[in-house]
Parts: sequence; C-alpha cells; structure tokens
Amino acid sequence: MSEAPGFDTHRRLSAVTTRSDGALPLTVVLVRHGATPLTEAGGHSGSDGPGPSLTARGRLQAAQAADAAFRIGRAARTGAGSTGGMRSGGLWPDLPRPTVLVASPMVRTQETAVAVGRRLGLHVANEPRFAECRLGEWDGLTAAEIEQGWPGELAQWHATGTFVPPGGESYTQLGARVWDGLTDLLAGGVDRTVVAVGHAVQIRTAVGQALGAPASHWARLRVPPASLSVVRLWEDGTTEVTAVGVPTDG
Ligand SMILES: O=C(O)[C@H](O)COP(=O)(O)O
Repeated sequence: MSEAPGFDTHRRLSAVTTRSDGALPLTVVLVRHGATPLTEAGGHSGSDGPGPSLTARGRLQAAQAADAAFRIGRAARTGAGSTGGMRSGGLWPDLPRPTVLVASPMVRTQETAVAVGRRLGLHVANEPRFAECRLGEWDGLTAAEIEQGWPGELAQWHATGTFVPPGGESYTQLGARVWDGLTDLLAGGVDRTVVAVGHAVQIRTAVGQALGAPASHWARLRVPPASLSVVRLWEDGTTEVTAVGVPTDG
C-alpha cells in the first residue's frame, strides 16, 4: 500500500469495527490547518478574530493534507466510459470515502478547507463550534510573552483543563462545544466519513474525549499542522481513536 507523497501515517486503521448489521461508525477525520506566521513564530492563535492566513509552507501542507484526504478509502472508478479514470485510494482503505467537509470559520482553516474541498469535490460547511479555543488577552502572543504577563497561567491552562485564560476559554469549555458539534455530525448518520478542518487545541479536545482521557491530559496530545487524526463515533456513545497521520515536512 503506498502513501500520498509527503504524508506519513504512523498508525493505520487495522480492523474496522462493524455493528451486527454491518454498519460502520461515523468516522471524523480531524485535519489541522497548515502553518501560519504565528505557528512558525511559536505564537498562540485563538479565535478572537479572523486570525492569520497560511504561509507558503502552510499552503503546501494544506495541499498535502488534501492529497491524503483524497486517498482515504478504496480505489474507485470515477466518471463513466472512456472518460472515467481510477481514483487512487489506499490511505485507510477500510473507511468510506469522505462525503462531508466542515471547517472552523477562521481564515487559516477556511484556506486549508478550500484546498481539501477542491481535491475532494466537496463544498465547505462552516462549523463555528470547531473554532479554536478563545485565548482572550493571550491571543497572538508567544509563550514567553504570556509567561511574562501572566506568570504560571499558560502551564495551568494546559495542565488543569479547567483554568480559564483572561477573556478566553478553558480546555473543558472548548471541549463541550466541540463535542456538541461532533454529536450533531453523528445525528447525520453513521457509516460515513466526515472531514473536519480545525485547530490544535480544538482537535486535542475531540481526540482526548474520544479516548476518554481526563481534560488535564488533553494538552499532552501533539497535533502538528496539517495532521489528520481519526476518531470514530457510535450512536450509543462508544468511541474509537484509530489513526494519526502527519505531513512529513511538518
Ligand atoms: O495555543 C496554541 O497552540 C494555538 O491555539 C494553536 O492554534 P492553531 O491550531 O489554530 O494554530
């Protein structure tokens, strides 16, 4: 099985769990946006404004993530007759091909989602509940700047899950709205794959909750730019976290 160039999956979907009627869960492929000037400078970008655009490297990473998303599922014939061609599959071939694309409304996620949507032939639907954590007064600052102005608080925000930054949100508050958004996607039915373009902290809360991990551990999850994290949800509340892929130059 070959991988998309520039994309490495370090864990594969092995056995896909099915229900007794053969149905698959809802699979949500959480894609982080490509790099921005703030990502590259070690700054923290929240969702208090539209936020920065992707850098040239970020656009390349978005294209890599789009290629990876395009390859999810089995190879299939596209078009008809002599004009038809084989669409390459092979990245997590047991998954249904993505049929829905949602994205946080921030500029960096919309730009990434447009690249993914163009590759998948899907329209981008906005999901404000998948916007990044609101950082309030910390928005746009580096870790060193936050440490200088609010000693110890950045560490508390990451390590407790409940600490609320000035004017912002805690991991737990963010996690509640993210889970709400995932639950609504689940209401649209199982047995399908949705691609959701979002953010580092937002994706941590989704994966952390799918793992059943306490909020105080969510910050330990690494979510590189343009990475793909796969969570699967069942209507009975059962969840699975099955694979993570990262762009090789990320
Ligand atoms: O604090 C952080 O790490 C940032 O909020 C990351 O957000 P982003 O994924 O939107 O860049």
